[in-house]
Amino acid sequence: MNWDDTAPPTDDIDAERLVGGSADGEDQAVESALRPKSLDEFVGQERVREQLDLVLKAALARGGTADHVLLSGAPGLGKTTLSLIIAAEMNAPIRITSGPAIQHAGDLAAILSSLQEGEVLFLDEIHRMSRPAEEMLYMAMEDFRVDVIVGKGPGATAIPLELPPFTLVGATTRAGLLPPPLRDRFGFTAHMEFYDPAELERVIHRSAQLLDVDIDADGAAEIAGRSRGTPRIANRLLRRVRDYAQVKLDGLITREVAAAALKVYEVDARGLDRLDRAVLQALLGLFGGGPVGLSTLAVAVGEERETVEEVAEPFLVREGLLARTPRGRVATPAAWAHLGLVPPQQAPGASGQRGLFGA
Ligand SMILES: Nc1ncnc2c1ncn2[C@@H]1O[C@H](COP(=O)(O)OP(=O)(O)OP(=O)(O)O)[C@@H](O)[C@H]1O
Repeated sequence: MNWDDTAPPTDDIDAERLVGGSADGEDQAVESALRPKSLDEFVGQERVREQLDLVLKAALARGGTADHVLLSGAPGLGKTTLSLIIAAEMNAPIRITSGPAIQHAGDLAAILSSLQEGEVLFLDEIHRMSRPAEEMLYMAMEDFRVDVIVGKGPGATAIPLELPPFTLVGATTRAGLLPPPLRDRFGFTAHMEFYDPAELERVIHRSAQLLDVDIDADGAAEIAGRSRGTPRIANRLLRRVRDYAQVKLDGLITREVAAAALKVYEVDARGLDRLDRAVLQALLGLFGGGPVGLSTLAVAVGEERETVEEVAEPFLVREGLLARTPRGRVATPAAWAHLGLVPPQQAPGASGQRGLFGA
């Protein structure tokens, strides 16, 4: 059996997790109700908001369309929300599509040619567009024109098609994968950072109000601390805690209620879930803190290599719990502390013994 053939896409696994950044079905259903509708309502990302505010206000004052905008950052940080806000602030309609939906240049030509003047085109996962579509986009962004190729082979002719001015908002989780000619055609590029706990508390209070949920300041802080810097996760944890409070208690979410509810869902005080903890437990319990190779670690937790590498590790690395070194994965002292374990001491004078953190 080919190991890799059986691996489910890591995006799917991420969306199934309570602390995954990607949107699951329920998120998609409730997210539009929770989205801030203006830059003023958008929590955090101060620098991006301030710069974007200038770009949009200047375009409005000129009576033109705004420059193309590229938003990069991890899933769930608010890229789609910002694109809707850009359209709202510009009083412009918005068309939403994604890179994987545009596999042929013709798909893109059809969308571009039906845009209205000033319309915002939101292209999610722009790094996953096909190459011919990408090349068509270069000209569309720069000259508001595309060449539609009619026919095949030596008889093929390019028919130029004028486009109305529009604003492209591209979103990507992998800015590094964008070819430079595409990146350079954006007039404004914003990198979205993870949110700090105070900002997430504001997101949670705002969402609680919209969902008509009673929560106190400590309850919001408890959820914020477990939300991995991501508003989508904060909103999702809030909904799960709300369910618990409704079923088991009188409804008010306090710190104790939030902690008890998230214990049921196996999201710990730092936002790690079962998969994250399994990786750490294997690393510490079976391999003395490492270094250990990724494949070995994956077998030890009964997961695919890709799942450990792409789903669990980024957060563990970001939290300073795990380090990727040339010799393999290594637990940091914080990992031992988080699991309440004491790192084994290197035996005095034991030459040749592997150092725990020295790789
Ligand atoms: N700054 C913010 N203030 C308040 N809520 C936010 C903010 N950013 C995101 N959210 C909320 O988080 C959820 C996810 O946001 P959004 O869909 O915009 O993320 P995204 O970056 O586009 O994710 P993906 O990369 O998966 O498409 C939405 O419900 C939105 O309301």
